[in-house]
Amino acid sequence: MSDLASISLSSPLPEISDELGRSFAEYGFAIVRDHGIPQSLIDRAENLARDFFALPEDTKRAYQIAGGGGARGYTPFGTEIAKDAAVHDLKEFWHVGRDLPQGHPLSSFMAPNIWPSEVPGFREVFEELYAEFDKAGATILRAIAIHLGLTERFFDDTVKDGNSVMRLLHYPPLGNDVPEGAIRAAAHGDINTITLLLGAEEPGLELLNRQCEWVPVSPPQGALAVNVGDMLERLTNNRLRSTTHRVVNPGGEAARRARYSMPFFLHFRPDYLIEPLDQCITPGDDSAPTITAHDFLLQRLKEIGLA
Ligand SMILES: O=C(O)CCC(=O)C(=O)O
Ligand SMILES: [Fe+2]
Repeated sequence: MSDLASISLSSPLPEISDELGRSFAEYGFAIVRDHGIPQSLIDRAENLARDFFALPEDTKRAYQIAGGGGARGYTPFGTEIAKDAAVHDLKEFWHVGRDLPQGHPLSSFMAPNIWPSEVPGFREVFEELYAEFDKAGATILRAIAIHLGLTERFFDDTVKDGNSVMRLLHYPPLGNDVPEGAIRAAAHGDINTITLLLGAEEPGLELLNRQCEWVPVSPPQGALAVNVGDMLERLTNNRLRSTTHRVVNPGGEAARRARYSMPFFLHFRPDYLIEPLDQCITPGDDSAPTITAHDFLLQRLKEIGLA
């Protein structure tokens, strides 16, 4: 059991900020309802993800970018391995990133998107969903800023043109050939600032609480599970926690179902210097050294086999 906050994002932000902050300090997670992303768009996106992953393996692999670290396009089943895990995750995924205008000073950090020509409407729908995630994320960050005693708009510039990534995940039905110890997504912390996750109604997502117990995260239909990533944890000098989480293999009937989920990994801009906030430091604290968001990301991607 947990008392994860369940928050309506249509409430005035000063009214929800401390409840959100409390949940992030205790669990690193909160449920966010009324986030403004239209349910019809979510439904269309999920259907397109299903259409894409149903394509033949060879067709999908044509969208794997060699040497691209999986930052855009397709990453096949059996590629990603969580830090310190012994076996690969049971998932395949597609990444959509930010498309910056030509000549933008941050373009060198962000490869252009690619799109599967076999799935009509894919590009339009996922561009729209990316923009909606961006908007909802900015609102959640405003609530976090209020909670931390910063100006409400503190995070606006820190994430403007950041290399946020939307991941379309497919965990296939579990066959009889699951390698010993393999689960859908092994225990990990997210690298980025905050993550907004759609599709976690299908069971399996669990967080590790302070008592080292695995607790299910079960958002109601259409709600977001939102969690703090390592970058925000570092910026807040561990006041907000980047909590270890995983996706376990369901039993019974659910084992024969695929799981589709869509996390949006909201990132700082690559040149943002992550320096622990004064508001989160008490004299005598040993806080982490400063590092740019880009260098921090590279360090972590190497650890999970993606860079
Ligand atoms: O599929 C999920 O529910 C969570 C996925 C996740 O934690 C991740 O991709 O980082
Ligand atoms: Fe995650």
